[in-house]
Amino acid sequence: MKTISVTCAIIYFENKILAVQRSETMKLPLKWEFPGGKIEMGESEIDCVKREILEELNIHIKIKQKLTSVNHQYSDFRINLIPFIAEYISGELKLKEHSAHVLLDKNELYKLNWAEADLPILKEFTAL
Ligand SMILES: Nc1nc2c([nH]c(=O)n2[C@H]2C[C@H](O)[C@@H](COP(=O)(O)OP(=O)(O)OP(=O)(O)O)O2)c(=O)[nH]1
Repeated sequence: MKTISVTCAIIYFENKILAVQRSETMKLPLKWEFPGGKIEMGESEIDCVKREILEELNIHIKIKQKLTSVNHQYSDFRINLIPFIAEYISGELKLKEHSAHVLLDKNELYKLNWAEADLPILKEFTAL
C-alpha cells in the first residue's frame, strides 16, 4: 500500500499551541491535526513544513525542534508523519483549507478528536 510522507508543525503562539480541524470534505473529516502536508519531490522536510504553513494558514514560522516521526496505517493508506515544534513569526492567520482552529495550552490538547497518526506525537510532545 502507498505510503505518503507528511510534515506537520506544532506551532507556539506565545504559550499556546495551534491545532486545526480538517473540513468535512477532506480525508479524515473533522479530525484535528497539526497543520502541514505532503512533501513534494526534491523538497526538504523543513522547506515542506514552512511552505505548507504559509499556504494553509498565511503565516511564517521558525522551526525549533524535530520530534519522532510516526508510521501509521489508516484503512486505505499508510503515512509517515514528521513533526516539528515551531514558533509563530509573522502574518495574519487565515484558514485556507481547514474548518476551524484553536489555541490551547499544551495540557489541553488531548481533549480534541485527533487524527490517529497524531496520537504518538501528542504523547511525546506533552511529555517534554
Ligand atoms: N497535515 C497533517 N496531515 C495529517 C496529520 N495527521 C494525519 O494523519 N494527517 C494526514 C491527513 C492527510 O491524509 C495527510 C496530509 O495530506 P494533505 O492534507 O496534504 O492532503 P490530503 O491527503 O488531505 O489531500 P486531499 O487528497 O484530501 O486533497 O496526512 C497532521 O497532523 N497534519
